[in-house]
Amino acid sequence: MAAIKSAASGLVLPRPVTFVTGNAKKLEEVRAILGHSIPFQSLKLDLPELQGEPEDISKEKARLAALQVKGPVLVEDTCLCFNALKGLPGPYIKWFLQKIGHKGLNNLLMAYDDKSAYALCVFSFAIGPDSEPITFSGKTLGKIVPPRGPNDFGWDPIFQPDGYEQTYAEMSKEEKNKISHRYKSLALVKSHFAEAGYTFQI
Ligand SMILES: Nc1ncnc2c1ncn2[C@H]1C[C@H](O)[C@@H](COP(=O)(O)OP(=O)(O)OP(=O)(O)O)O1
Ligand SMILES: [Mg+2]
Repeated sequence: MAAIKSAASGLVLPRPVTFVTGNAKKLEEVRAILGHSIPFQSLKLDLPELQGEPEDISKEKARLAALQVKGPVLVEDTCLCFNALKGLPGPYIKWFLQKIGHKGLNNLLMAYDDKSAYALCVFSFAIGPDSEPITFSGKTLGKIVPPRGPNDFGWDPIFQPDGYEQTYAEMSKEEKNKISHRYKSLALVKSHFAEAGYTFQI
């Protein structure tokens, strides 16, 4: 579906942006952070993921999503990077977490004094299947600690952001959503939408 140029400023998109993810918790955070700033709907789909650099993985997800949706899409890929391991597990954190859990992730760092890590979130937006996706990255620095707090979202219990005594899991959702890697990257998405002046035919 082709996007047309509006008389005002930006592109007119034929419908709301579809946020594609297989992860209900991610969707919950995106909803809480975006509010009504960008008209969007969601589609539950676990897209295949390329191996490689976080930005390329996220862009490729957006291309695949746009082909399926045939319209504007937003996707996100999250990495948890350990500095002692030169950024690994990074984009493979999902599989590491599934196989070795919080304890195993802590054990990976046992041989190192450096427990520092960063959470990286890369959103990609594509207007449609024929357009090049644009990426927006947000990073939150912190360290890996033995798990503390409720175990309801991924690696939240083992990530303690710098400047805080609490892990992501121990923080209230409101507080986490004010400082998280996802909040930072979505702030860039929001400013892109504001600058581009997209309007939606809804
Ligand atoms: N804010 C967060 N806090 C804790 N864990 C998280 C957070 N965001 C993502 N995770 C977890 C979920 C996954 O295990 C992993 C990220 O992998 P990723 O491929 O981005 O997500 P996913 O496969 O669950 O959803 P998607 O369908 O959007 O790819 O990190
Ligand atoms: Mg995934």
